[in-house]
Amino acid sequence: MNHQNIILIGMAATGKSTLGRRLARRLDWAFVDTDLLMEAWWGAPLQQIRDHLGLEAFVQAEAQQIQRVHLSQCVIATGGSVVYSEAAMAHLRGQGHIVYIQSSFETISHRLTNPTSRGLAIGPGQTLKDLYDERAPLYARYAQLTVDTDGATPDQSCSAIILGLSRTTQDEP
Ligand SMILES: Nc1ncnc2c1ncn2[C@@H]1O[C@H](COP(=O)(O)OP(=O)(O)O)[C@@H](O)[C@H]1O
Ligand SMILES: O=C(O)C1=C[C@@H](OP(=O)(O)O)[C@@H](O)[C@H](O)C1
Ligand SMILES: [Mg+2]
Repeated sequence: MNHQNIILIGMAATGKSTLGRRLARRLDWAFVDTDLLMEAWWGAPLQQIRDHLGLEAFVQAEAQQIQRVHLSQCVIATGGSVVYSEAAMAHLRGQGHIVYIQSSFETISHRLTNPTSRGLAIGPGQTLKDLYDERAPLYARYAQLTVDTDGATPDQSCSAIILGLSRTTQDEP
């Protein structure tokens, strides 16, 4: 593979952090989770940052955090709300290959056991399904590769990312 970084995007609980860590181990690359960078920058858990800033400023702060990232040979797991910022996504595109970690709404709602404490960038009155429907086209727009994790183990999903990327990079001019 001849790319600088592998960048995972997708809804909360699709498995970006879980897969990112495993994939990095398999490739012997470093792993960076931009949610942890946010927590380190602000010195607080994500939910506290989200509550303190409010929705709009939280999304802006996340976009700024992303644009501070200049890395090589890393697997980068992003937060689910990064796709709201075109500037952040353009920056990430310049940093490597963007992989959309996709799951059905049913899988996500089953996995998301703590929706009120993980700092979700969800607006007042919005449901998880609203968020899913609003974001699905955004993730698809920025994805260079999409990997569906429904019915797969994390190891199978990692293999699908590696195989998919090797095909994608072969097709590049
Ligand atoms: N194929 C799979 N890929 C990734 N995660 C999976 C898979 N199957 C089950 N999971 C579980 O789903 C959860 C995903 O959480 P997490 O990695 O924090 O997601 P995200 O970073 O996208 O919010 C974990 O508990 C993980 O064990
Ligand atoms: O989807 C979201 O609105 C968010 C998901 C979180 O990350 P995960 O996608 O890793 O859960 C985190 O970035 C943030 O608090 C907002
Ligand atoms: Mg995560």
